Amino acid sequence: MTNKRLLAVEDSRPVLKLIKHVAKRAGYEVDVAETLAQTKALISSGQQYEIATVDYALPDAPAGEALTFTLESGIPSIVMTGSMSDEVRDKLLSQPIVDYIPKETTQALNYLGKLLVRLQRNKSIKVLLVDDSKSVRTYLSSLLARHNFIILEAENGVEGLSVLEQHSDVKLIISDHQMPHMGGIRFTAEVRRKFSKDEIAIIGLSGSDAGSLSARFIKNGANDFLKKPFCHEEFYCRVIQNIEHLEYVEDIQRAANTDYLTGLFNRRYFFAKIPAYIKKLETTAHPCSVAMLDIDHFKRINDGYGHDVGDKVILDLADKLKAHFNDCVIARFGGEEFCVFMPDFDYQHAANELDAFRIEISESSIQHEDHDIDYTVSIGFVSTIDHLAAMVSRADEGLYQAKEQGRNRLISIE
Ligand SMILES: Nc1nc2c(ncn2[C@@H]2O[C@H](COP(=O)(O)OP(=O)(O)OP(=O)(O)O)[C@@H](O)[C@H]2O)c(=O)[nH]1
Repeated sequence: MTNKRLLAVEDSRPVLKLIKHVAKRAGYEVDVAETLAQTKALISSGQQYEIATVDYALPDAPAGEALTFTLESGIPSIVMTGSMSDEVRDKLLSQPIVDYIPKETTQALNYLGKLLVRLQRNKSIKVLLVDDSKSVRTYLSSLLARHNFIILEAENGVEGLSVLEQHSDVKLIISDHQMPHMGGIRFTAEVRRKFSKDEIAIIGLSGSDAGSLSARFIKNGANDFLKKPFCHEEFYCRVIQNIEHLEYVEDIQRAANTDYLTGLFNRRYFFAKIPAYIKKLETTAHPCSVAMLDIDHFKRINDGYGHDVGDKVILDLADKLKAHFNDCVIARFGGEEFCVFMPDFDYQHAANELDAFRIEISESSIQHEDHDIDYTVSIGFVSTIDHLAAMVSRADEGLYQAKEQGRNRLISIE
C-alpha cells in the first residue's frame, strides 16, 4: 500500500484527470483542489502532502496565490502553467519551486510523470558538494534538497576525498575550482584514480572567466562544467542529465551481465568475475565449491504444458536457488542449466547443502491451473580448488554422471 500523497491544484477537469492518472502511475494517492479556497481547506485539515502540482492561475487566485500558499505551507510544488511570459517565468524561478511545466502540449503530462518518478529515485542518490564557500554550499544544497537528493558536503578536495572514503556510493560530485588545500582540478583527477566517469559523475563549477577552465576540468576527468552565476533551471537540467547518463550505463551493464528471464548473472559475467574471487580465496587458504544443476526431463514439461509453464519452472528453480544459496554467486548458463559458485564451502558443507536443496526441489511442486507440477534436479559439484573453467568442467562431468545414473541425484568429481 502506498502512503505518498500528491495534492493536485487545478481548475481544468480534463487536465486534472490526466494529472491524477500520471500521479497514480508514479505511485501517489491524489487529492484534488479546484480553487485556492479548497486548497486552503485541504491543507488546514492536517493532511500531509509529499508534493503538489499547482496551476499558476485559478479563478480565485489569478496571479500565483495558490502557489504562494502551498510553498508557505512547506509543500514542495511543481507549477503547471498555461501562460508562460518571461515575466511569469522569472517570477516562478525566483520562488523555491521544484520545477515548472508549461501546459502547452500533451508532452507536459509525460514530463510530469517522469519528474515524479525522478523525485522518488533521487531519494536514494547521494550528491557530494565540494566548495569552500558556505553560502554556495547552502544555496546548492537547497536546490538539490528540493529534488530529494541526499546531500554530503566538503570544504575542499582533501575533505571531499575523505567523504568519498566513507560514501563510495556517491553518484554525483559538484566541485568548485579554487579551494584551499586541494582545488577542483586536482580533486577531480584524484577521484578518477578510483572511480570511472560511469560510476561517479563530476560537474566542475567556477566563477572564473578563464575560458579554458571548463576544458581543464573535463580533460582531468569531469563529465560537465557549470559557470557561476547560473540559472537554477540550467543547474537542474545538468544534474539530471548527468544522473540519467549513469543510470543508462547501469541499465546497459545490468542487461549485459544478467539473464533476462531470471535476473541471475549470465555465463559471460560469471566467467568474468569469479576467477579473481577464486584467486583471493586460494591465497587466503579458504575453500570453495562449484556446482552445476540441471532440471531433469525438462523437455517433457515444455512438451506437456507449453513453453510458458517451462519458463515458470525455470523461475521457480531460480527463486529457490537464490533463497537457499544467498551467500553464493548463481548464474543461469542457458536453458535449464545453472551454475553456483560457493565461496567458503568445503566438500562436506557443499555436499550437505546441495543434497538438502535437491531434496527440497523433489518434495516441492508448482501450482499450475488446477494441478501440481513436480520436477527434480541433477547436480554435479567439485570442491578441489582450481581454475574456474576446470572446476566448471568437473562439476559438469558430475552432472553428466548424475543424469546417467538415473537423475535426481548429487555426484561430486574431485
Ligand atoms: N521454457 C523454456 N524452455 C527452454 C528454455 N531454454 C531451453 N529450453 C528447452 O529446454 C529443453 C532442454 O531439453 P534437453 O536438453 O533435451 O534436456 P531435458 O529434457 O531436461 O533432459 P535431461 O537434461 O537429460 O534430463 C529443450 O526442450 C529446450 O527447448 C527457456 O528459456 N524456456
